[in-house]
Amino acid sequence: MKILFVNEIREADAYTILHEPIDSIDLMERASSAFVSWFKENYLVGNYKVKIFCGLGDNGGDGLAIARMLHPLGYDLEVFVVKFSKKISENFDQNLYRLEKQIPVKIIDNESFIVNFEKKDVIIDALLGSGLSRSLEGLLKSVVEKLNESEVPIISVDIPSGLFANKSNNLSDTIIKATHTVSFQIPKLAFMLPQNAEFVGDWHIVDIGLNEDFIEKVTAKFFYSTPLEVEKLIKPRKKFSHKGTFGHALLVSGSYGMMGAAILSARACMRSGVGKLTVHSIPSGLAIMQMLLPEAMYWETASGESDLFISTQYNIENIANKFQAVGIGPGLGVNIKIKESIEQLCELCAELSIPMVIDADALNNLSMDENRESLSKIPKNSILTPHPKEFQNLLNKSWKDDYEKLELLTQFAVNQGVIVCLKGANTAIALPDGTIHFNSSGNAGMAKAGSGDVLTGMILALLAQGYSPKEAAILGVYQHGLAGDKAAQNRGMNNMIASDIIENIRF
Ligand SMILES: NC(=O)C1=CN([C@@H]2O[C@H](COP(=O)(O)OP(=O)(O)OC[C@H]3O[C@@H](n4cnc5c(N)ncnc54)[C@H](O)[C@@H]3O)[C@@H](O)[C@H]2O)[C@@H](O)CC1
Ligand SMILES: [K+]
Repeated sequence: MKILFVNEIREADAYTILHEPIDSIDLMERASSAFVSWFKENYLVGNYKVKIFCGLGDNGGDGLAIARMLHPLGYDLEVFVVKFSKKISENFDQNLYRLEKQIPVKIIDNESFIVNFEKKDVIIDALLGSGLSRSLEGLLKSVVEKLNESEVPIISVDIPSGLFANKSNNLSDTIIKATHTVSFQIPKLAFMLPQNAEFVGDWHIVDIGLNEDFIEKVTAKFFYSTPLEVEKLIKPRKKFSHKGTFGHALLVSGSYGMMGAAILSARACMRSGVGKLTVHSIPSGLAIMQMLLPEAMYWETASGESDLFISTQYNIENIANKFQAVGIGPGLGVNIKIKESIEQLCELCAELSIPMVIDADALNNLSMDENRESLSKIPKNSILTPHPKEFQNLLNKSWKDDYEKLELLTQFAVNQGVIVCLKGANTAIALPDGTIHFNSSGNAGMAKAGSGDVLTGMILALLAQGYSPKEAAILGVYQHGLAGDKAAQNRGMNNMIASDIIENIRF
């Protein structure tokens, strides 16, 4: 699903009005009715008193139309119009006329207004939508502050009032803190970013029938991977297949005291459809791996290297025609000799065109040099799976906000020619073509040690089965999140551990 910028959404709106054709006021009617469908399912009539706060533009117009539609359903309603300017939109004006025939509207035109909130209240925020042009001040700011202090649920229409849809707010800005945001057809970039989580709350998309041909033609930079889109990527297992059909994966992982990372990664790999898996790790890890995961084969690093992961055993003979994909990183440790092993494997994979997924300590090792020259060893189209701190390490710099983070992410993926899955809520998958795909699954219960190792194993399995790096990244990240969601359902977010994610992998 495409994430469009405000000007593109406006164009989609205008195109729909012209080509469907439909009057602007009727499109607003459709949007408001879509909101009402969501609202009446989630806030049942009789249980709530609804207070609707409307601005003077089309977002306010939506609020008035919503009030008119909720009234005959039996909702206990109060409608407030905040007169923060002399300018009103035509659609607002018409909807005010239509509503006032049914119920009276209260005007708020100065900052000394008082609204008393009760436990049963729910607020609908229709003050400002995508038309926001500057930070809130004066009357609007004071209304939003009072709504945020009310301690009752706030449902924002299209976007929380005061939040920019596709650029950063100032830290000091006053913005509605919504419980839910019900947005029209196209998700906004702001919803994807951690810095806006406290304003957006849970967000939902409702369809308002904007012209699909127009949306299809827009060249988007940002995408939101919906379950339906991602599930289409799954390749069915053919009847006459054998383990060779599904590839042989090599996982380079683990060190003394960190064999758990290798086990989690290996088990997740085997649970994600791979034909065969070889784990390459330290001699003292052999017994552990063979006992805990008998399905995997083990390739020891040369003995005498003590407990550090150091391998100088990579050559064409033992890699070419043997492995269809290589995963490297979880639990390796950081050390100049480990770095050299990683570089050697990277160079060999680049030469043999073997797809790679590179994670955790492999990334830390490759970030070791002051000038980051090891990064040039990473084969093109490799998948890198850093968490934010590891990504800062790769860049050797930080970012001032999430928008700058996205810019740096795109630049890195394009310049290095790699795929970067920047982990977090709505993991951002940056492709070498300059696009970013946000993931739609997952939960905060996954923010625990071992979750990342599981992801590496899953992506490795997909690469070995012949999924393209783009497919493996998008599908792997999604299925990882989905398994995490199922684990959270079964065990609870606080209580689930990375092994529970593995137990819930199913696709
Ligand atoms: N584009 C679409 O697809 C549709 C949009 N609709 C609604 O229309 C909204 C956009 O409406 P508008 O473009 O009228 O914009 P808004 O209703 O968001 O804002 C109204 C006007 O307020 C002024 N304003 C902006 N920031 C301000 C500030 N900080 N202080 C004071 N005044 C400020 C601007 O002049 C702006 O045009 C959407 O969010 C959505 O709710 C829906 O009705 C139907 C479909
Ligand atoms: K709003």
